Amino acid sequence: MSSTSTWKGAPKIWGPNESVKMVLLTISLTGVQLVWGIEMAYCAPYLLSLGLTKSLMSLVWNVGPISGMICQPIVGVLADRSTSGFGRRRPIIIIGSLCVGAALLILGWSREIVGLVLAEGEVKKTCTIVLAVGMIYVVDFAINAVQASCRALIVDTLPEEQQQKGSAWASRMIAVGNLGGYFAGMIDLRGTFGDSLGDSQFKQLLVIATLSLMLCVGITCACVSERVLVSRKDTGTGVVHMFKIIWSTIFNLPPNIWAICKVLFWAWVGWFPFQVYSTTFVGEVLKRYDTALKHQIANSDDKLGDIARVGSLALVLFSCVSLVASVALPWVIESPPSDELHKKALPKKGVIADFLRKIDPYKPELSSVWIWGHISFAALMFLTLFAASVGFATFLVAMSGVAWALMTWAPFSIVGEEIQRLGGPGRGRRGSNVRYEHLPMEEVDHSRVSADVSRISMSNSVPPFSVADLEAAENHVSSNELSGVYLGILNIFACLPQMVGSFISFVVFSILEPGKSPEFSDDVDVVQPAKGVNAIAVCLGIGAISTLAAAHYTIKFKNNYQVPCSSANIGPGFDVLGISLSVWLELTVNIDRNITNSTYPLNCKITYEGDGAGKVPLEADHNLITRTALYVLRCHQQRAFPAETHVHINNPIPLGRGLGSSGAAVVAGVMLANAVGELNLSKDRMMDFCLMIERHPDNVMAAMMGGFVGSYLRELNEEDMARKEIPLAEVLPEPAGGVDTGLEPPQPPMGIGHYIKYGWAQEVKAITIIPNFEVSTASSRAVLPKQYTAKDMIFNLQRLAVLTTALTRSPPDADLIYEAMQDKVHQQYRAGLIPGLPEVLSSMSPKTQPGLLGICLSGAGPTILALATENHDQIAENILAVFKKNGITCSYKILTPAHEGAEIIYA
Ligand SMILES: Nc1ncnc2c1ncn2[C@@H]1O[C@H](COP(=O)(O)OP(=O)(O)OP(=O)(O)O)[C@@H](O)[C@H]1O
Ligand SMILES: N[C@@H](CCO)C(=O)O
Repeated sequence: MSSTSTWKGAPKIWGPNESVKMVLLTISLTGVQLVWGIEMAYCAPYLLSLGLTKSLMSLVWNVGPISGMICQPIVGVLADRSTSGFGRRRPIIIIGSLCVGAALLILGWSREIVGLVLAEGEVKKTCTIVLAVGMIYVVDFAINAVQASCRALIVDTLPEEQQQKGSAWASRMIAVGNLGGYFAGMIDLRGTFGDSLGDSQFKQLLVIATLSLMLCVGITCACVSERVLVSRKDTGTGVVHMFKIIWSTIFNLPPNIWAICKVLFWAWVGWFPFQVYSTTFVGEVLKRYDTALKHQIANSDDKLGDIARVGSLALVLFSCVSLVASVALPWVIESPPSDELHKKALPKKGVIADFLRKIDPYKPELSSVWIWGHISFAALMFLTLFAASVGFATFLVAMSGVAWALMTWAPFSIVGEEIQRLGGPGRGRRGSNVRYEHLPMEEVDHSRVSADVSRISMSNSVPPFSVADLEAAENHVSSNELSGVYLGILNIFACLPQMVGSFISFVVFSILEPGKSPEFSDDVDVVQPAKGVNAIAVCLGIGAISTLAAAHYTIKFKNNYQVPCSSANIGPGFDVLGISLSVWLELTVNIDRNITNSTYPLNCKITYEGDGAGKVPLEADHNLITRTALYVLRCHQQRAFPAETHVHINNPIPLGRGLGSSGAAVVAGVMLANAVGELNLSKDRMMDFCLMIERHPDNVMAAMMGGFVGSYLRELNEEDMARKEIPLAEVLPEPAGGVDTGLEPPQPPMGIGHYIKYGWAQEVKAITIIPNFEVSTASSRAVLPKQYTAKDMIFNLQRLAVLTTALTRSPPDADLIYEAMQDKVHQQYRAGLIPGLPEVLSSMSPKTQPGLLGICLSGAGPTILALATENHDQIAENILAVFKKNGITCSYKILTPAHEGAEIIYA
């Protein structure tokens, strides 16, 4: 069994610019949605016309969710493991679409096909029904396979920072498909095409659905090329093995994907009644309460048709609203910090451009807006209980389109990003999978320069990864192999609740309207007022409660923050260079607003696990994280935490070892204040607060922004430097004035720190050798000289200039990097604090240690940072041996860059 999977090529999308590429990548979902829409809207009446009973119809209704639950994970696993030369997704998309097309045509012509072999009579009728139902099963299974693969293709093709945008485009394309389906149904097709596409409206609709699907998936498959899996890690075969994979993946889901599954489950229990009954609901309101319209319809020859049309209009409006929302929302929602292409795509001039620029600092994150999506949908569904006119009922249905746009966007975006992160090389729980190539730097977008000069260099610093355009972004390749099965499992959590929803509806209807079949009600006695409670509105209302549960779980996962550890200096870059690495400090924050009189000082309860447990203070005015948060809150006229705030800290970063534990704590503190104080600060502004506390920017900048970062710092004025509330220390000393410390602290100037993100050659990993003793940054800085010779400064500057680019080059030049990582500014002076340091540094070189690129003291020490492309364990063991000779025991970790920096996580 091979130990790793191997791949050939890189994903590519044809197209002149980013928007065209996104359309080409996601248009397949328009075709898929059109088929779903036409099937859902028109198959039921068709089957009833063939003579299928209403009770048997329920079996047909359930096939959609059942096939989704079964088919999508299986297709996901099969495709994930496929070594086809055409890629993992496209062969299934094409074969699946051909099956859908064939089944749709057989469905439409089932009477004629059966008629070829059977004469008129009961047997023919039964066989026709069996064939038609059978074809609906085929369509459902095959379209699920196509849908799953189209979704996975988006996840596989786009880098992490483009997932939000890709999913937004997918949401737009789905909305277009929805509208296309409704409009196709409204046009008199026979009047337009004659009988050339079939002798009934239904047949012609099926032909249109088939052709549209073929066209849409054809475009995507032709314009997107996938990278090819050559050989895979897991070589097991067979059906049992496949189910084992699904089973074990379900029970070992990454926490963030599991969190989304929970949200989806509750959200879909709420959306199911809407999907099935929204048109009927509008008709029901008409029959019950809308006297004026009811009397108009009473004189019509086609009462049932008129009621259906009123319901359909509501759904068309719903689709229009969802399309508008899916186009507009991405502009007013914060894009991932690393998605610099988004900034490039903003309009340059005009009212919209001005508006977007103004709201830029206040843009909410997608997950926050999704919470409001759940809540607004719940509110609309509760209001259905009070709907007494068709106009109001239509308004409620139509406005749900905004929440629907978020439902078809947010979960896929969040999961797509997570899958991409998980796929990073050598990753454990978290990480990006971006392959860093040396890419040309992007031009500064002067149109986005803010009025405040100090911010200019901040916002215009070279974008993360120097992504020049989407072609370059396409070089960021996921090495994750499980995207298909993850998305399949996600779909289980969208389908399972549909059955729960269907059962709830069954119970409600059995109690409130026994004996009726609401979805196919042919009670056209519209003049007779309907009695009793509106059962459909009750189902929608129950769904609303479930949607609130979805909001609760979305809020919950928004309350977790993670900040990576970092290694500063990287040899010659003293106080300048930093790289964030894959060990994360995590905060879980909960505010219990029921408690108004908290017994905890400053309303904050702190619990702690991990490195430093038992040692780190748990009082809000002593703990570095909460003291930092208090400083930020007090700058915003908030004296304490909201009552009562519970902050749980999980810190795996070793304290005082040179891995930026204090930098991570400061960043986490500022993020904490931003969240609990609802301050809406951008990352750039949060950085200003961090730099008021930790005055060397290398650790905090890397921890906040992620990746390999170079930074410089604007000097504070004399007055601010002297302020007691901001100790400007390496680590905050004991509070100067107890709980009142910093009651009116100085506001940080705008844009104190300026940074640039460099590339990082994909094959370079960081070996961190961590001695079992602490060296505080303060004491490690105390041994440094106050002045340096020009010779030593020039020595470092020369190497610094070479190192930042040398580390982006692939394959890395070990000789160049080794020499470029030498230093004369801090390491030699710190030798007295770290026994064995000179020997460790001088005994390791690429010549003696194959794979080693360079070695240095990490931050203020005592950890050693060794960069290497291979033999990581061996190099670590050799360094451990040198330390052991000097009486020091150490542990070691092999880490990779944490490119995203500080972020909210879903747990
Ligand atoms: N998660 C945390 N919660 C509370 N306090 C912390 C936390 N992490 C770090 N600290 C504080 O920061 C101190 C360590 O900071 P110090 O700057 O000396 O080392 P470091 O940040 O680990 O290393 P370096 O700055 O060299 O990378 C700890 O002793 C503790 O007081
Ligand atoms: N540049 C700082 C990093 C400390 O974390 C130093 O070396 O003192």
